Amino acid sequence: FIDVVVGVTAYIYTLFKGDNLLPFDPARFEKDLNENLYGQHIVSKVVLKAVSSFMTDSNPNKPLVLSFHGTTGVGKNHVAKIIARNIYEKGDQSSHYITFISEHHFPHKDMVDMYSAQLKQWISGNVSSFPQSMFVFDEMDKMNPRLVETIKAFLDYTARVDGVSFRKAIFIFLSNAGGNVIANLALDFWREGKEREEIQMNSKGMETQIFQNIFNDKSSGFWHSSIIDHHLVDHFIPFLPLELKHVRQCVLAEMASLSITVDHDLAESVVREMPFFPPEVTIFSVKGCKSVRQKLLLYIG
Ligand SMILES: Nc1ncnc2c1ncn2[C@@H]1O[C@H](COP(=O)(O)OP(=O)(O)OP(=O)(O)O)[C@@H](O)[C@H]1O
Repeated sequence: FIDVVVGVTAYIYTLFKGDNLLPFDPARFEKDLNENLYGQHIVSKVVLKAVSSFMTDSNPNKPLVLSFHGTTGVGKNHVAKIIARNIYEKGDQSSHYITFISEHHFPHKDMVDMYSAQLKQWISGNVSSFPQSMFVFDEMDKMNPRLVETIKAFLDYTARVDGVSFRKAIFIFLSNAGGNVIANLALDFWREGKEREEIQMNSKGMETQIFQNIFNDKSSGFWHSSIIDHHLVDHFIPFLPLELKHVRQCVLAEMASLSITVDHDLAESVVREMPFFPPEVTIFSVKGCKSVRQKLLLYIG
């Protein structure tokens, strides 16, 4: 009954608030990624292809399931929002774009049964009223294995739970798992004098390395689950560590979004405040573009 109430409420909300799908335009999506995502050529390519083919398929056989991996501040949440603004009229403000953060939404181990029931109801209710709902699970590696199993029920090819079909839904998992493997690989390429753009999904067995790294992490709930065994994730997507020039682009983008006149000297000062690694050569940003906005605000405040 609660599912129906959630469903009907969401449907009425959609009708009145104009919270609907945008007509999907692969060219617009590509342009958005090219202009607003810095230094992530693998991500751009895989996400563009995966989301475009899914959104233009009138009858997908399973939900789209993507798993984003990388160290902090390299654009995982940012890409989820870019996807949302190309799918929904209201972008990441849409009621169909639903984010869960493990340690925020499911903090207590002894309440896992209740969380599991709520999560199930929440996903079913939303998808039954709006099949193209998008669910983003942040800190997926910190998720309780029981909750991962709950999510798993929705990802399968059978794609029907309690009479609701989930084939048009999108699930995105975000985690830092595998981030160090990816960062070390980028560092190896740099040390060998190779171009960043030469790094590909299969470079030095990257996908396998990420996979092993997250699979061997005994503390990670996600990777003990059968999501991996059942091949329910369509793509594991590596986010590379960002270089100084990418952080500079982030600062300039923040200036534009704050409507500040572009000031390259100021941008340089902000970039130089950020920590880089390895310490002797300062090539990659430790925190990606995270807290760039706050640093900029300190300068102009
Ligand atoms: N590759 C990028 N291109 C453009 N902007 C970026 C990129 N990476 C990060 N940013 C900017 O930095 C902010 C923080 O990044 P984001 O929240 O996406 O990081 P994250 O990878 O999800 O980090 P965490 O693992 O800590 O959650 C974004 O809102 C965006 O403005």
